[in-house]
Amino acid sequence: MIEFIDVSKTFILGKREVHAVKNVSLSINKGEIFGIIGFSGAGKSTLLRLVNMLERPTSGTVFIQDIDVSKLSSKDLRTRRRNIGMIFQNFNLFNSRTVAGNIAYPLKLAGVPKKEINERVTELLNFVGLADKAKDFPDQLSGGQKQRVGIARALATSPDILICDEATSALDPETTADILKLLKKVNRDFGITILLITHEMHVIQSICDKVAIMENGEVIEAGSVFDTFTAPQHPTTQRFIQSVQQDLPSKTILEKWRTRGGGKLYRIIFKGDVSNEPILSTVTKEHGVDFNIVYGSVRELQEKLFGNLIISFIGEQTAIQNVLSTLKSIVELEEVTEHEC
Ligand SMILES: Nc1ncnc2c1ncn2[C@@H]1O[C@H](COP(=O)(O)OP(=O)(O)OP(=O)(O)O)[C@@H](O)[C@H]1O
Repeated sequence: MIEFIDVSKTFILGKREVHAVKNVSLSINKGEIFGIIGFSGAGKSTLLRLVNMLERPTSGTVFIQDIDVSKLSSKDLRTRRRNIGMIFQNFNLFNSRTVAGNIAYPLKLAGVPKKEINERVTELLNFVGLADKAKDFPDQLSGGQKQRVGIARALATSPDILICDEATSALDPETTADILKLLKKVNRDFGITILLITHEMHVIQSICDKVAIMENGEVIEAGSVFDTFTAPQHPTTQRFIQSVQQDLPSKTILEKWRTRGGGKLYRIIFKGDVSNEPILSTVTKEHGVDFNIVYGSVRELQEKLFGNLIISFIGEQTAIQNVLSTLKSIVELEEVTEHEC
């Protein structure tokens, strides 16, 4: 659907070169919700501007639905852009137009007959849950309602791709959750491919299928949200993941457990179906070992379970070693090292 092949974008500022995007290769498949995350200045917005064709790459190629967009004429670019809806952090609504007027605007630009526009606007107002707000002006709406109008307007021309530029960053957590649910519905009901940029990992965790992490213009890690969350490779990815899942208790608690038990602590990671089974109790019982769960969580990611438990084992050393080697053959297990505390 969208493919970046070795794409770079360099801006020239006087004598200085700014390498906003560096050698990015990424494939975004039809129907996916793909998130791009990175700190400020990482190159996310530039990458989006390459997709909606507001920037051309300095080198490399951007394909959208198998078309090399750098080769399009200005007229073709305008037509292709209608196929891409966009929503923004600050909503970008026309304050002088009503809610219905905002949603109708792209259809008017496209020369759609008035009757069809009215039907489509009514349909979209119902879809985003704002049927009673058609005649209101944006100033009379809450942030969440404004973003619903933004979504309805972006969907007006029935695009195949929806780009979300920090679409929930200005909203409170509850409204963010509602808007993310609505985006998921847009994706599911209409099969629209969603490309979103954010600096918040919980947004990625909530709705994305795939994620790319950007730093200094480069994609430093990319893959399924499940794989990235359960086995982050790059230190920056690990920092983002830690912002949403605290997988270790405080140092004070860990130290207490260490000294109390006089022993070692282990982290066990369960992935997928394995989390449904009583592995821990079965294996420890078999070897006459007891255990304490010091800390832990089991969460759902992309309809799969992911468990992360910190355990201390109590029993004979040889029995504990047997438990550890049996568990290692079934789940991921590692010692929680001193420096983590
Ligand atoms: N038009 C431009 N001219 C010059 N430099 C630019 C331009 N657009 C972006 N940059 C620079 O490119 C780099 C990447 O910027 P970009 O806006 O893509 O990052 P970002 O990850 O979206 O950041 P933020 O989250 O703060 O919006 C930055 O150093 C920025 O200053």
